[in-house]
Amino acid sequence: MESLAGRAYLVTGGGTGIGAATARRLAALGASVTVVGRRGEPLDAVVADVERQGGHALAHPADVRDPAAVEAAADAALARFGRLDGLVNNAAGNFVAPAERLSANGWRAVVDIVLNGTWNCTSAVARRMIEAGTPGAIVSVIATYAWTGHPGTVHSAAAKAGVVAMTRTLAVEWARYGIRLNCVAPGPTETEGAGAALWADDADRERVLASVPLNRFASAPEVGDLVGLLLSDRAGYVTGSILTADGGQSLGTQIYGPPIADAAAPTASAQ
Ligand SMILES: CCCCC/C=C/C(=O)SCCNC(=O)CCNC(=O)[C@H](O)C(C)(C)COP(=O)(O)OP(=O)(O)OC[C@H]1O[C@@H](n2cnc3c(N)ncnc32)[C@H](O)[C@@H]1OP(=O)(O)O
Ligand SMILES: NC(=O)C1=CN([C@@H]2O[C@H](COP(=O)(O)OP(=O)(O)OC[C@H]3O[C@@H](n4cnc5c(N)ncnc54)[C@H](OP(=O)(O)O)[C@@H]3O)[C@@H](O)[C@H]2O)C=CC1
Repeated sequence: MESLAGRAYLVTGGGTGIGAATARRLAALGASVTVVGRRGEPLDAVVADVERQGGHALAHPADVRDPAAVEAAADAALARFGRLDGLVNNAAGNFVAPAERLSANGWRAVVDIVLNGTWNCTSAVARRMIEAGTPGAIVSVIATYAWTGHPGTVHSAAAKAGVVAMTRTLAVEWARYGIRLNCVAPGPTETEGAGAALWADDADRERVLASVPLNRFASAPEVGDLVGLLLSDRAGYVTGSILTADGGQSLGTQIYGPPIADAAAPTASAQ
């Protein structure tokens, strides 16, 4: 199993869903974690949880859209743990809206969080790592619609595609500093945020499920495991890559096989 003992990471959106599961996973692997998000309460709950397990964590409320707030979060992480070995860009905003009815402000809100927020955090953390001469890794949580597209979420799809381009560009540019950058692209994952934003009723849930060949949602901890793997030295030769964990969803619909949501089909388990 990979170890992150003695390392320190910043995790955005670390108070809920995939971010909270990732923070717990990194702490379980021995890392210190600074969790960032707008609301203090969920961050405090994750810190309490990590500390109960004997780990080290810090809550730092900040909006990733605000470069000064992000700089302060990176400074707080360094001051508390004495080092920064990387970052998980997980914070996101999303909602379903037909593109022709999406307001300028709605576009801006999502693109600012997902693309500009990712840049603000990547830049703040990487500059400190470069200055300290610390190699490390950055993982951004994206979505497969960064390359497939996805009607109804043009803001998020465009922003996640920008994160992929940022990742690939910086993977080459910062390789000389020993900084690796990769993405994880989860498929539909059972979280409160995504449930509220994307599959609020049973019919939508069923439609999403029917699009996944493995016929289940991902769990937040199994996505967190993959983030931990990409941060670890086991992935030391992996950079500029996307690790897709979507139950086969992005491979598209089949024409000749049985329906994916066939009631007789066994449901794949999470293990
Ligand atoms: C199929 C599987 C693949 C799934 C891949 C990806 C999944 C995810 O990304 S899940 C993550 C879901 N989590 C969240 O979205 C949590 C955080 N969300 C938010 O903070 C809000 O939803 C936010 C994105 C809207 C941002 O909040 P805030 O900055 O406070 O923005 P406002 O509430 O002021 O709204 C700004 C702007 O956006 C318009 N808007 C908001 N919701 C909707 C909506 N449902 N439909 C249409 N428009 C919406 C809002 O009206 C504002 O615009 P104006 O009215 O023009 O000012
Ligand atoms: N769940 C899914 O099906 C999928 C999710 N993803 C991606 O996984 C990641 C996590 O999503 P998920 O866990 O499902 O959803 P959540 O809604 O639980 O996570 C989003 C997190 O981002 C934080 N956040 C939102 N806006 C900001 C901001 N401006 N500044 C700082 N933090 C912010 C939220 O905290 P707060 O509101 O307190 O700021 C929250 O903790 C996202 O990048 C998402 O796009 C990708 C594919 C599928």
